[in-house]
Amino acid sequence: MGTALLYDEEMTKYKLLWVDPACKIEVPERLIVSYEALVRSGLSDRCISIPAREASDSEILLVHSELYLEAVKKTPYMTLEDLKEFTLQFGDVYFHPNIYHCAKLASGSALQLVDSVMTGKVRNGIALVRPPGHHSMHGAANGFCVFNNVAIAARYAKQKYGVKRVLIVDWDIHHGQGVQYCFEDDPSVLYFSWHRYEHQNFWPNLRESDYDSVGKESGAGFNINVPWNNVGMENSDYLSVFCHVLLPVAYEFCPDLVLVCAGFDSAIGDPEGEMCATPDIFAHLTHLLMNLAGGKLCAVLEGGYNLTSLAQSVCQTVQTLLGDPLPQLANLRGPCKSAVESLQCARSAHRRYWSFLKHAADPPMTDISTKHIKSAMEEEEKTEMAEEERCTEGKVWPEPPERLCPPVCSASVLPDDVACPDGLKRLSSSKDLEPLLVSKLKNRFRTAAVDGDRVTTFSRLYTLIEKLVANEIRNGLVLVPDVAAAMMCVVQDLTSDLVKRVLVVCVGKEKELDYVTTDGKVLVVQISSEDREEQRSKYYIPVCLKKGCSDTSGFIQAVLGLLLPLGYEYNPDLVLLVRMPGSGVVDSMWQQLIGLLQGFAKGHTLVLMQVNEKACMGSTASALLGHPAPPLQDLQTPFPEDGDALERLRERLQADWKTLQTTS
Ligand SMILES: NCCCNCCCCCC(O)(O)C(F)(F)F
Ligand SMILES: [Zn+2]
Repeated sequence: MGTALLYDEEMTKYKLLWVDPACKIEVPERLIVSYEALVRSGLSDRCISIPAREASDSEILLVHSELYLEAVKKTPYMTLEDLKEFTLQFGDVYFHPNIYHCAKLASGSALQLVDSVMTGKVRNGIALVRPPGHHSMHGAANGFCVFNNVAIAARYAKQKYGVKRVLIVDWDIHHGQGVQYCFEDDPSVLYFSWHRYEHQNFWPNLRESDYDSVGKESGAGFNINVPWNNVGMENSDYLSVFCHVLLPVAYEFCPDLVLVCAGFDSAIGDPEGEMCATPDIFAHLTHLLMNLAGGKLCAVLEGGYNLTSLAQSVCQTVQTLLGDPLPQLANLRGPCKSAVESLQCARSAHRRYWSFLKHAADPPMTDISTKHIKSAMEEEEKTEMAEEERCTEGKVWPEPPERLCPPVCSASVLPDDVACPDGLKRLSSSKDLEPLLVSKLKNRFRTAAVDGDRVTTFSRLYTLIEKLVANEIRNGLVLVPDVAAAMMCVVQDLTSDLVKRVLVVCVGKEKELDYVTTDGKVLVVQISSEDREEQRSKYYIPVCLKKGCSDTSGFIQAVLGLLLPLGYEYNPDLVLLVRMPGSGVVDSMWQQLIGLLQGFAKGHTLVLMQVNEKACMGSTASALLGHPAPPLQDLQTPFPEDGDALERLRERLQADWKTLQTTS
């Protein structure tokens, strides 16, 4: 299934008609450069174009009052003076004779996107719209927003498709207070937002944007705010909040639909956000949400005012929605102190509502809750400072790297008598070894008579890894007689030649995994029921689940809170996923794991399985081909000792691995 793209140039046909410094950044070019970048890169042709439509009155009234709608309806007939007058009753927003029409198109586009996804016409999609929506409220326009596009889409999805749980992720750099107000007492809509806050000194300067606004009444726990109290947040900070706050809750919530308030003013170069995260981060943020809700994801444009980073960020998002390989994120160095404080506060505020956050630490000693608003004078001075002054350092950043699709997505190397799963390209495993390779084997194994099995295994692996490294294939599946031996073979013999860093994810317990590198060429993360408290080295990390890999709750927690951060920090060139026989891992969890691991090494994942486990080759192939993993149904409360052990492990490791840090 494809990716929907909604865009209508009519939404570029309104602009600011008078002088207002607060609104001058919201210009039609925002939409034009975004769409043109998609056209120029060839991405728009790969999407399924869905026409915009006007939202109807009844759809708008799902969120807004009749009084407000009737008032906005009058704006097309207003004189310039009337428009100015009308605008004065709202904050940081402007009206225009054509903005009502565009606002209906923006909301209608979001609804078209929901229809396309919910009817299975497409898997996911993005709507490039203006005016944006997440600040507008029941009876008021605000912050460039007229109708709350995403809030209307959430209500619409519930009403028309009986969607039970909607996750709204708001990565715009401003707090979508309009969305928060709409759903704060509603447990069927989980709203997550991070936003520049600076202890309430940043617009919209609301006390209720802080981390302690967790929702009300039956909605308690279903509103998550992560305030950024400093500017300059980087990729590491964003990923830490996803891994340690959003994703554990999102997986426990288990949504039927994911809506994204896709604002790109959280990217580097934006005059509003003043953050330093690069456009390719949105490739990963999108990817990390794509295995929720069976892949049903609708992104709706909100903010984004640096036309260069906006266009790049939109392209990065669309490329991931299309299933292209992810860019490798370089030198992630863990969250900054302020980010750790914020995520620790958010986690502790929510630990009573979410069992996946149950073991979160207490809030930091330094009370970062809202400081007294600085004197109005001080605040005035700050905003008085010319906009240009504050961002003259003229941030520069590298063009996001090309994300080329290898000619073959998934290859397999199987015993001749095993049928190849649909979609996988079988590599001939019986090709006789080139003489060169045989001699390599001989001196490598330093035994005269190299035993057949080992040679076969080695040659199969070597063939596949060569192609992965050459980007001729994206990922691969290998069935071998002895999976432990094959893993040793890769770890000991193949690593130095072909790849610099291999992340080995070992699922299930094995006999003699006694090979551990200390030079960092291999990082082994083993998830099993094996209780190995002793820590061999920074590069061998055993995660013990009391009930073993069949405990999906414990497993997903270990993946989100430990494996993902480690993987991002280690930044491997190859991921080796080893499924030990009898691991007991649940199929949907296995597919989720394969899906999430695609975020590393440009998707170069090599799955190693034992021949006698060939029954799960089908679901493995499906995940390797990029099909969304099935949702993890009815997750039990994780075992306390597992949750505790994971926290202890993280605390012990965070000295070596900064991205594991969740406490300041
Ligand atoms: N320096 C000028 C002050 C601007 N203050 C208002 C900012 C509004 C942000 C709107 C947005 O970006 O959140 C949306 F997504 F809605 F468009
Ligand atoms: Zn914004």
